[in-house]
Amino acid sequence: MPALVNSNSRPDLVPWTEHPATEESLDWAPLATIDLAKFDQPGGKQQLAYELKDAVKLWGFWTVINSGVPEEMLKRQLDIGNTFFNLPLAEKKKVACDFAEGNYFGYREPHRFIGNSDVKENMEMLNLPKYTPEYDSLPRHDLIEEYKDEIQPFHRLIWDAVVRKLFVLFAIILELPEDYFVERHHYDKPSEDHLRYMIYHPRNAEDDAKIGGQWSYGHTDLGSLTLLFSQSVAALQIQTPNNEWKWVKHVPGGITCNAADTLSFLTKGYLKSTVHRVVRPPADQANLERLGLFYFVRPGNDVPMVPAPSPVLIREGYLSENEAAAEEQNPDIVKGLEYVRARVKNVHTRKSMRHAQDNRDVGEVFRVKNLQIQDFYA
Ligand SMILES: O=C(O)CCC(=O)C(=O)O
Ligand SMILES: [Fe+2]
Repeated sequence: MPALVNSNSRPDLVPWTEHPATEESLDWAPLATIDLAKFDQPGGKQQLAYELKDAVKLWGFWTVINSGVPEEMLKRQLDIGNTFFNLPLAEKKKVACDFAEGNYFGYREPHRFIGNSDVKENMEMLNLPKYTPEYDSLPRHDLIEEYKDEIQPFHRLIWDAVVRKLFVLFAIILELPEDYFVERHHYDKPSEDHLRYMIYHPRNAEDDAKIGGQWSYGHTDLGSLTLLFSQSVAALQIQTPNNEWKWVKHVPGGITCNAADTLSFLTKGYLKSTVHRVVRPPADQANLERLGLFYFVRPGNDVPMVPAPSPVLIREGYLSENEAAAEEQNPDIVKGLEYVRARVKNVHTRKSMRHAQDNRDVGEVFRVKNLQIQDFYA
């Protein structure tokens, strides 16, 4: 549907309509619910940290409710995302991810084949950097500029209302100063954080069968924290502590959150970066467009990937006192930007998208200096 021009001379939005939730009863993951309305109440942070502890240690995924992000703002963001994906391809490609540099800002076109099949990726995305002076001069699409007055405050609000609070809770859990993780991920400091609009286009059953119904292979997220504004089309699955796949259930108005790799590095694996994947939705949703809105938190560009000196990590045997000091001294320590760029480059400069049925790379370990990680699961 073409976008119309209104009196402000910016295009009208192509409204996004939320689909009904699936009627199927799937094997849902029992995720903890973190009610952020309690955060500023007396004793609230401590209570929430207590409730979050097992979730981040064992499951790596949880759901935030009462985030303080107004519903109307959220709806507008989905409309902006929908409008963007309706633009002609040439327009979308005007600001594209520069994967040769490991740079994830911009538009990613779904042009790769999956494994050695003749089936193409079905997902497009647009990643928008923070609205801070370091990123002022980066190119942005006309549509994004035209709706800057709505995107900019939303971008910032997610960090202030949700990201900051979760980092405080992690610090309380690990008995660190409350600003320990906040400082290392601050909105006002340079980092590869981005707001993402992402759409999966339905695929016919025959093509999906060729790739085992797997829309994205098992992976852990490479940054520190991922926020996914809960969406009604079921497709996301996580690997449970018993290595079973379970579906993530839609929580209207909620945010599905997960800890990711760099946060796991900073805590020696205490905060769990859980493997997850995206699969063909259940039959009653298999023909629907699946539009998602995310915020990906990356570590600050200059943050060294060394474990936090947490008494909990030492007490529970994740870290020895000597080890913490030794890593600080290591001249080869990777910093946030270097790590993130190397990971993005490794994943996205491959000719075809990796896939479980194309077994070659499963279990492959990716290394950057002192860090190593498995970045592809079946
Ligand atoms: O689409 C989803 O639900 C999850 C996507 C995802 O895992 C990712 O982009 O890293
Ligand atoms: Fe992911």
